[in-house]
Amino acid sequence: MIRAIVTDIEGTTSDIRFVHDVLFPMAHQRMAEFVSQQQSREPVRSLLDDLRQEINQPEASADQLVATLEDFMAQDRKSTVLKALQGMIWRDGYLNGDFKGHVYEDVPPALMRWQAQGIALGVYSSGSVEAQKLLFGYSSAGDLSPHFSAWFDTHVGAKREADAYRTIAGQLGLAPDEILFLSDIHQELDAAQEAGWRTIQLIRGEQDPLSRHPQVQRFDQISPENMP
Ligand SMILES: CSCCC(=O)C(=O)COP(=O)(O)O
Ligand SMILES: [Mg+2]
Repeated sequence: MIRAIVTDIEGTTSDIRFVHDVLFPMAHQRMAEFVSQQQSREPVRSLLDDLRQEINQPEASADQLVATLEDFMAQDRKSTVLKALQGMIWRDGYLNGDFKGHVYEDVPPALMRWQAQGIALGVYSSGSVEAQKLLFGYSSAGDLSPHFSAWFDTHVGAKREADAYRTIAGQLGLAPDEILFLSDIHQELDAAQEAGWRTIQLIRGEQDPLSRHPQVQRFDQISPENMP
């Protein structure tokens, strides 16, 4: 029996184009100024120290760190420090009303239905927990954040590593086969399956012939109560 559904964001609840055409360019545009203004203030000061450790350059200047962050953004590297800084930068955009978090129209009714069935809902994204809460809190469908009771980012590990899903299951206090993971990326679903989770792949765009997971196009095609 499914007791929790954990969902990815980009390509699953939300259009990849929102992340790549709105969020990422804003972070790219503002990163240098943001780091320069915030480098001596917490939590940015500690994050920059974490980045120095990550790249093994304890003496790196703020300018060198910005160059590293630019490289990470160009590679779409899921660095925990980069993701935390991006989340802080996006905050302004959401609070100023510059954009709303994109959510496919089939998502909110499904979240409500599953919640009414007593299923706990969680998010697992490479985006920081702050960025996740902003996207759902300031979404195109209003504040969806109250539907979720658990939020996970790369602090639990990378999304293509089975150990991350074992950690999440431990934190949820559930057996792995009681948790359903929704994602558009079959390598993430492979990792969740390796940890014993149930999986469903969202195909919002192109087909994925290499996938061996059940596939749906929309959240309203998912019936956790009927999972075999
Ligand atoms: C929380 S919205 C921003 C998503 C993000 O930064 C990202 O890298 C996409 O990660 P996901 O794991 O949701 O594919
Ligand atoms: Mg995704």
